[in-house]
Amino acid sequence: MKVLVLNCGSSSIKYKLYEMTTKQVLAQGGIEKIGLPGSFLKLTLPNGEKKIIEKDVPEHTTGVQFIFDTLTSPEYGAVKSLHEINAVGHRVLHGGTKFSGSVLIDDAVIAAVEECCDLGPLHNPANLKGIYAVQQLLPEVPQVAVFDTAFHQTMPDYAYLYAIPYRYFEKYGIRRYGFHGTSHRYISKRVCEFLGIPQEGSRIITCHIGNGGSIAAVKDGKCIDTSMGLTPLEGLMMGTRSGDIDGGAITYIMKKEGLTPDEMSTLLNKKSGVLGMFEKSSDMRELEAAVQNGEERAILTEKMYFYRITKYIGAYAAAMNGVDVILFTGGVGENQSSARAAVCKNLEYLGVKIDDERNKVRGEEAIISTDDSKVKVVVIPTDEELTIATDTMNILNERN
Ligand SMILES: Nc1ncnc2c1ncn2[C@@H]1O[C@H](COP(=O)(O)OP(=O)(O)O)[C@@H](O)[C@H]1O
Ligand SMILES: CC(=O)OP(=O)(O)O
Ligand SMILES: [Mg+2]
Repeated sequence: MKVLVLNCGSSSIKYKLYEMTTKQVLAQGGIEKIGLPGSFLKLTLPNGEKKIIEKDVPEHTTGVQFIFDTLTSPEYGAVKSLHEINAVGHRVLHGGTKFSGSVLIDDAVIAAVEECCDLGPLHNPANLKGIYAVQQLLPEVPQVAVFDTAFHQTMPDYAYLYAIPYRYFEKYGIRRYGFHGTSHRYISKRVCEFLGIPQEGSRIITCHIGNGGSIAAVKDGKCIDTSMGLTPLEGLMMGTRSGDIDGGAITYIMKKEGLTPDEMSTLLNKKSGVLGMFEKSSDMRELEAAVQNGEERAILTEKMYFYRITKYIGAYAAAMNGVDVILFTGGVGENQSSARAAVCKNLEYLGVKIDDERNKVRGEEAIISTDDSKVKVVVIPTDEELTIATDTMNILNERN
């Protein structure tokens, strides 16, 4: 069975085509700058080489068509005909409270995803555009939606509610939902297989630290708390997002600078975090290089970034009355050993001991704590796309 995974963002579409019997990636790439000047498709060839094809991509249907053309092109094609694709799985950001698992897309699901557009205004409309584009171009092919919010639906009410007038929860669904759920679900299960422990009875803190970042407390295989909230803005300091901030600071800045809600949202989502503090870049590799150069602002930025992660780990250890496993994933979590070491430095009181030699690992499954560490600290590379493809295959198999 061949499954195409699409992750449609507001100005990008990432894709991966899998042969599910072997879990082999047949093709992968992404379009960037949709609707902007200079749009292009970047694909990774089977030998790892990257290729850029420039093309004007004004909107998502053209983008999906461009991906289909590339998948079947004589030069870079992975399939002879699009009919070889058995199903398409989509990453959908916000499923509200309607979805606690992945679903086959039909009109009712589309209507429910549309209803969640208010809650995920930056992502859900783009996710829907991707679904419509496939409906239009490959009408016979079944599509599956895999929600970022689904895994977090097991959070108890006292963890997901905000302490604002209750009627806003009832009227607008204002509550914490959590994101990166596909990643937290995959890594929290995978780490138990890797360590040979049952999910039942385990207390795991999963740290997904990429450009966007979130942490989850996973007890008995179920999420009981996570750092992102109504939108993917709450919680950790991220590449361009502020993470936790006093609501009072938000209203103060809006008044002082005369900002509209949309302008304030852009400031907090796109101009804050590492970018806002460091100013030169939102990328952790560039921040790390500047730290190595001794740049003061970079050093401060990095301290803030690591400190927030440590604080959340402490909070979630308290939420679960202890922790057995701390897990790092995402671009930073998988690759940056200095980040893992810094975050764990103040966790000695929990019995965390990092083995510096083991911590040199990059992008592969490994235990990085010492043998006598009370808490196992582990790196597990996440694979959101393969998880989406697997859900898609399972749903199709159930249907047949
Ligand atoms: N080898 C590396 N060392 C340190 N940081 C890295 C490395 N590779 C990627 N990163 C960082 O990971 C982040 C991107 O993570 P990723 O999980 O790909 O993000 P997203 O999926 O949210 O776009 C960037 O800040 C990048 O600098
Ligand atoms: C929810 C979120 O932050 O997603 P990403 O990491 O892909 O930006
Ligand atoms: Mg990501």
